[in-house]
Amino acid sequence: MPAISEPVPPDRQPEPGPQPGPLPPAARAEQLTKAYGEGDTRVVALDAVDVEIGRGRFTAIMGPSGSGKSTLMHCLAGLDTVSSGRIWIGDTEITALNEKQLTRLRRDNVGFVFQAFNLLPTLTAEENITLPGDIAGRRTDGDWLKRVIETLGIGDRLRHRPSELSGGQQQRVAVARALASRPQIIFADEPTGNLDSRSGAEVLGFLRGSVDELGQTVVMVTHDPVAASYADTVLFLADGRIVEQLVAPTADAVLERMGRLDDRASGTTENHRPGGR
Ligand SMILES: Nc1ncnc2c1ncn2[C@@H]1O[C@H](COP(=O)(O)OP(=O)(O)OP(=O)(O)O)[C@@H](O)[C@H]1O
Repeated sequence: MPAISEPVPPDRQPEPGPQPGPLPPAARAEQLTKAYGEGDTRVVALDAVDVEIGRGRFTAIMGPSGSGKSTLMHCLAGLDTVSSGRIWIGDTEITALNEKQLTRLRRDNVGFVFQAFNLLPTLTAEENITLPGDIAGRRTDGDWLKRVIETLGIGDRLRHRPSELSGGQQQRVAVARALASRPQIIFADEPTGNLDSRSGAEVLGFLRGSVDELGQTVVMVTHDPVAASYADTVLFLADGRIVEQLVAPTADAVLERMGRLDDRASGTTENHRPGGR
């Protein structure tokens, strides 16, 4: 099995040819609308969003509180239903799948690191990390797993149960679990939210490395401009719409954009007023 320093797998490389085109997106949404509630309590969390998530790229999603970041991530990951619109992961339209097909697709192709992602309390850290692969009947790539565990600094915690780990250590186990199966796409919701800045930088550096060295695709929701600066592209959401994209972001550029969006969000907008649209 290949280790992290080995070549990018052929299925993640552009087709050979004189002028290879861009890779097909790892995920995309067309006219994605998600509303919660009805009548006077209806809230439009996502408003006809069109988006493409670049394959083999690190994409950050930012925006003011309530702008729809988590909803967008949950819909793209097939964890939440949509009100209208279509979503694809790779070539598969997930909005056309039944629940069983969707569960299988998520299991085999998607990695998750969510802020409140629970580890199973009766299993050790190592068992938690390898559980998704065990359930799917996949053999875990030992070299890769070792590298993941070393980089995340949890090698001496593998036999501990979650209750014996700090919040930051639990978060690192969750990151290792998402990376263990080397899925088509990883969705991370504030993956460094519970980590001190040094551990956070290590995790972000590792996510960055998995994109650069393995062609992994990572989508991350974050409130932190420094975390977003590890990404290739930052998508900015406001009022349930993507209002801006920043390529090769610096923390300062992200901070400046966020300042503008926070100013804009400080007034109530039509889309988010209960009963609006
Ligand atoms: N289950 C739900 N029921 C009703 N409204 C919801 C639900 N989930 C989200 N919303 C609403 O949808 C909108 C978008 O929420 P979402 O959590 O996606 O925003 P966010 O940008 O991730 O916010 P934050 O940064 O505060 O986590 C908000 O107005 C929120 O109140």
